[in-house]
Amino acid sequence: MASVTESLAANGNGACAAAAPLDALPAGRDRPAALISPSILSADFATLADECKRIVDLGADWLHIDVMDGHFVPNLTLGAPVVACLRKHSKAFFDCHLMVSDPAAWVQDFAKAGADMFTFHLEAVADVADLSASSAHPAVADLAKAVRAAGMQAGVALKPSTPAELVFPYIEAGLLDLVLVLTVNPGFGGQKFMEDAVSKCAPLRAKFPGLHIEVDGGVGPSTIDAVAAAGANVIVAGSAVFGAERPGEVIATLRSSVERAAAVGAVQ
Ligand SMILES: O=C(CO)[C@@H](O)[C@H](O)COP(=O)(O)O
Ligand SMILES: [Co+2]
Repeated sequence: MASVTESLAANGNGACAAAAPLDALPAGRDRPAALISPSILSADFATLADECKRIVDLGADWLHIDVMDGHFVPNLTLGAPVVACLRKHSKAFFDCHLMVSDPAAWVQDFAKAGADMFTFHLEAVADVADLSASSAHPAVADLAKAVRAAGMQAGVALKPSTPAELVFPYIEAGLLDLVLVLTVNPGFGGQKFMEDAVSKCAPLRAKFPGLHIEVDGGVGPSTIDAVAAAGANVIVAGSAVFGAERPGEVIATLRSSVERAAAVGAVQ
């Protein structure tokens, strides 16, 4: 297989590179390439740099880094200093998922630390009751712009209970590179996949063919086909990858399911 650097270059997703414009995808492809982003939350934190290298060598495209502040979610993980340390040991694409109450406060620190994707929760920036499918909330739009201005790609994450339509205005305005659809309530690895939540990928894929749609939570060989059929192309898997006897085989299984669904063009 291609080296990570080659894969990232081929996918237009090298460190701090701007995402391909949504209208500039190669003809004949209706969605971006499959990208497998193992969550290092399930890795051995005592040997994190080695774990990152091992999983990239086994075929991971991105590394998913779950940042939890003990406030937005009832768990505490790691912050920008750890990302900066990992950056010294890895050229991989750092896909940072900020489960924090005040994501705007961390933009500069994560940019300096070497984060590539900065995905913040819509629910952390505005009250969901104040959001609409037809107009952008200034705080969300401003944060997405600040993330890009800091040199990172911008993503928005949705809890299982948050409707997909609330993110449409920011995609339509060209402010987002990725939407993360959570299929567990945020806070912990190893939870059960919520099948109902994955259905929100279909309207996103139908309306935005070139968007990175990431699914996160309870994804593994037994749930990937539903995720792929719904139209996701970026797959997060923590316990299924790091807990496996042969993580490389799990990564390959996840990728082939997404590629099969993309070839069929199915969105369910
Ligand atoms: O963001 C989260 C949970 O809040 C995820 O990234 C999980 O860490 C994924 O772990 P698994 O469900 O795949 O074990
Ligand atoms: Co995550």
